[in-house]
Amino acid sequence: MAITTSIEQVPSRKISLGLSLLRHIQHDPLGAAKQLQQQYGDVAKLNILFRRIYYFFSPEAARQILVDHQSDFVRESRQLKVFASFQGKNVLTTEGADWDRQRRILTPGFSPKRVAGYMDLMNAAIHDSVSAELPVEPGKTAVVDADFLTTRVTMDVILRTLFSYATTQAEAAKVSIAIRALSRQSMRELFWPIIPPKWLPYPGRAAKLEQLKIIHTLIDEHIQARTSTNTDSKQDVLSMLLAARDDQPGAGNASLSAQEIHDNCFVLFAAGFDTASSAMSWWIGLMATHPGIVEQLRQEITAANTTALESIARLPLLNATIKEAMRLYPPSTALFTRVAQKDVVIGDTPVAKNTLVVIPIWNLHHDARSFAEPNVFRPERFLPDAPAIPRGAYLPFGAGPHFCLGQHFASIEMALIAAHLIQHFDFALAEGETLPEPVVDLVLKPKSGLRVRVTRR
Ligand code: HEM
Repeated sequence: MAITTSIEQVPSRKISLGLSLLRHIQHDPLGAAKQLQQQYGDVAKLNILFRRIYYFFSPEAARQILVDHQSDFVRESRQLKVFASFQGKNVLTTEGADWDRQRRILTPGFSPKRVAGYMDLMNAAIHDSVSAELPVEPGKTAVVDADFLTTRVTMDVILRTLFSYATTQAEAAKVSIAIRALSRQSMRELFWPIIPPKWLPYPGRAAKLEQLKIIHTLIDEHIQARTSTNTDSKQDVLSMLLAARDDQPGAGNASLSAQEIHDNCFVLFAAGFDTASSAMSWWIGLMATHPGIVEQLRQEITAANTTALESIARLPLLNATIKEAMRLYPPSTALFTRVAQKDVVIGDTPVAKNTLVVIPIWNLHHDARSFAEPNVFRPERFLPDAPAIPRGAYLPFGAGPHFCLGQHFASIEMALIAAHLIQHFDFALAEGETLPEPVVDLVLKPKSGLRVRVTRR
């Protein structure tokens, strides 16, 4: 049953269990959030299965929750437990002192300076995977699914930067299928009434164990190969993880444990490739439908007259197109929640302890109060001399202490992919295609696939 009926007929606080609403949120989070905003304005107060859930739709509120009141909110423990049952205890699945320590040790490894050191690995992966998937002879055309292409490229990038390892098409496909199947299973488990113990037979368990084995084996093999030799001269993320130390006074220069290194490799896979793949698929779709911008990008690259990756990755219009693509199609839209640790007031709304608050990134990014003509692709919004964007209105990488650890990594990676594609290919949507509707499949995906005609220049 559609949510419209249930929430229009009965004020939200009187909904008995809110099960139809829960189902709507589970199956169509974007549609549900849109409807809640239309109906309730800036704050929607819901009661689902006796749980208080507040949606905050204004940028000021998002900012207050994530930044100003950061110590009054934590990530939901149930969500962390479900993710931990897949990934172990890493920077994404822990809270408190454990998270603090891991985040502190990992952060320097993802600084802009350190990420610049991964650029050559990224670039090699981009060249190899694009050449393997797209025509290499000038004038030749291929019709490809954008998601298939970007999955291959971003999987290559993450494997190359993590382990200095050049994967094959078959392996990239196997690993990405496993990660996505695990992501979907974790989404399902989030909505189950209990977190099933390991021994209990439950729907999807056998497939989950099989897919987990694929990822664990891959990670173990690379860590073992690296640690079995005494010399590690690599410039990759694994090298960084093995060398990272806690330099906080009193921490004794401690490293991550072997298990933590494994579990953090897992999250870098899980958080790192599908998000960037989603962003680049939508970017390709937007380039295919905005040939004038493609021309401007080519002029920008030509005018820069450089092959230095660091300069290319910083080109303003190139970056603006990627930022605007992530505004229109934010990859991480679902599950952006926090739980109040104590009674707190957000704006003028009292939020009682234990309330689950939702920050609906999609709605924030499409709010006409922050972005004029919010559904129109306008990269100039993100050029250096554009008017400032309201704080809290643009959150593709989150904000506050949990903001995306891989933000610089992803930004550089996406700029290099975009520059490579723009320089070597012309894009158009495949015949009869329009830009598809987005759908949340953990990250934001094109609902009906996005087929593009790509011609080598
Ligand atoms: C376009 C690409 C990406 C997007 C849109 C994205 C988005 C996000 C968002 C919104 C969060 C915050 C979640 C929250 O506050 O609850 C996050 C966290 C995180 N991201 Fe990303 N991400 C991207 C790429 C990456 C990459 C490439 C990596 C690693 C190589 C990465 C690693 C992480 C990790 C480890 C966290 C957890 C941080 C913490 O809780 O301390 N992400 N990401």
